[in-house]
Amino acid sequence: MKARILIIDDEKHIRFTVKEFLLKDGYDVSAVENFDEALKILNTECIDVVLTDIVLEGKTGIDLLRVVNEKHLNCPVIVFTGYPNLESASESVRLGAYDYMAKPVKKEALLRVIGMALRHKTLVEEKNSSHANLKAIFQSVTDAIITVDKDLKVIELNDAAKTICGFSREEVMGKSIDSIPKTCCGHCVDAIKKTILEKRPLEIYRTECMHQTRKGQLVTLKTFPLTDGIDGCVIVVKDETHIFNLEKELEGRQRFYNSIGKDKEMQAIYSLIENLQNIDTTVLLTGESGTGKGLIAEAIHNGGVRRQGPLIKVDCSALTETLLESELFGHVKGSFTSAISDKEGRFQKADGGTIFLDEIGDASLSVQQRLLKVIQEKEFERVGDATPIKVDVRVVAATNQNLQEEVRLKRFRKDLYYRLNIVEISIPPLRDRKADIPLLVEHFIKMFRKKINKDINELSSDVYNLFMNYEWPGNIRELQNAIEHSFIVCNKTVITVEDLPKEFREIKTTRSMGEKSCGHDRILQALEKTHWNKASAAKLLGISRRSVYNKIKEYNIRPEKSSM
Ligand SMILES: Nc1ncnc2c1ncn2[C@@H]1O[C@H](COP(=O)(O)OP(=O)(O)OP(=O)(O)O)[C@@H](O)[C@H]1O
Repeated sequence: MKARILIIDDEKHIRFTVKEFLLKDGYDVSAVENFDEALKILNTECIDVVLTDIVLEGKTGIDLLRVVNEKHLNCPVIVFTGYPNLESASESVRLGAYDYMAKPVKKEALLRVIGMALRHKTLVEEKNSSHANLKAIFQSVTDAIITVDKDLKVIELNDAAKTICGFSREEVMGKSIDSIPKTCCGHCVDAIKKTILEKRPLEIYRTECMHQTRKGQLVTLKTFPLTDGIDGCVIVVKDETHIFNLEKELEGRQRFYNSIGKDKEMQAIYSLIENLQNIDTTVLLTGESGTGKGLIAEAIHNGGVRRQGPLIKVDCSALTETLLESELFGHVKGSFTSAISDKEGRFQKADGGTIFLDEIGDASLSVQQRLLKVIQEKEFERVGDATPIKVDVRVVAATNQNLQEEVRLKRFRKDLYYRLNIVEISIPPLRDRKADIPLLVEHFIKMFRKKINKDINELSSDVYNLFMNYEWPGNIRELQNAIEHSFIVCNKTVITVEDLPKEFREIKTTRSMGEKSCGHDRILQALEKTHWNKASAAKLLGISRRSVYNKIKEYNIRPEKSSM
């Protein structure tokens, strides 16, 4: 595109001559005779260079220069005059004229100056655009960036400084960073001073700001000395609070409500329970006896929207069919021999809350039918009464039986199984999460220290080894019982093997626990019996598939060694 030149001169022949040779040189030229016409063009068009005479009708070229400045037009102004003098020359220079030329202006000289003015204009545009880019980057960075000079005076800061450090541009620009009232521990100011003094970069990893309004804010500070042009320092403050919290979360929660454990599978269970927080769905808890299904049921209730309502537990294995029906749904007086008065059932008691049906696999088919009705229709009848009672209850059921197998054997209703199994939470046995043993031990030691009031602090390393090698068929309940037993027996501060229940002591004196419970021979036997099908061997041994793989590796068992 051709460069646009505006000529302002009241002498017609100069306008004509200059315009002609500029047109010939390839410029796009407008030539006007006074200030007002020039202003009109500057207001409406993009002009690249202005050539103006000083003396204009009623105004001057200097006035035009002022307008260009006021409007922040990036357009170099070349002033020429037939009456050159010091006053107009110095005023032109002061106002930023690109050049000041005396008439008569030589063609070559003018073309050279215009060429230089255009290059200057391009450079200014490039500088402005990279400055705008840098400013946009500076402001968009989410780390606080603050620049100070060697006297600690703030010379630049971005918007993130307000979020992280709490002070705005207006409050601190031009002030010494040391004089700003402190709302934090001031580690950053110390780092800046040190950087300026020692002229070397510094990094402070994750320090707590102790900020009055940003509790727990953790930041990483990086400083760089400024030595090129301005002496001083730039500091970058990165808020790592969120990352730190996420890292901590990833490391795993060691406790979820009353359930202790940081195992990966337990973490997944905790997350699932959190996802169920606002969903009123039925949950089926599966897992061996003693794995903590009761605690998980409590966590589901306490972590959900019904936490203000009651949590009612019913052990379906503890009562006969009639008693269980009456316990769950209530009865009216005389409905069976021992029904001497009306009784409110557990479902009614659980209204607005959660009912936990433990050992659901032991409920009779008749109870199962009633359960299906209350889950589906949210109403039930008391034993001996046909009046339906409405209830709003969330059902959490648990079993250590294989319900699918029970369904296959027609001992458990398929429809009820699917109704209960909308969300299944399978709790791993303790042998598959042995890394949780130290945490659980610590928890139970604390618990029994309080309950039994003995100053016992730890387990001996022998006991630890034993616990880590044991297969824990009774899971966490067995571990809890073993520690409780030891607390009663132990009269020292450390529990040793002699304090453990008899079963453990016997194992210790014969072979190592691992060998006894699932040793080389047993694993090999199971593998041979199942033709090396690891899943079937695991089932046979009552351990997980992962444990079978671990044992094969541990005992270096190979198919060729066996009689396959
Ligand atoms: N993760 C755990 N953290 C702390 N204590 C636990 C944990 N899991 C289980 N326990 C404790 O172990 C005992 C047995 O737990 P719980 O009754 O919840 O197991 P369960 O799987 O429901 O057993 P069952 O199937 O025999 O009813 C309880 O005393 C419980 O407090």
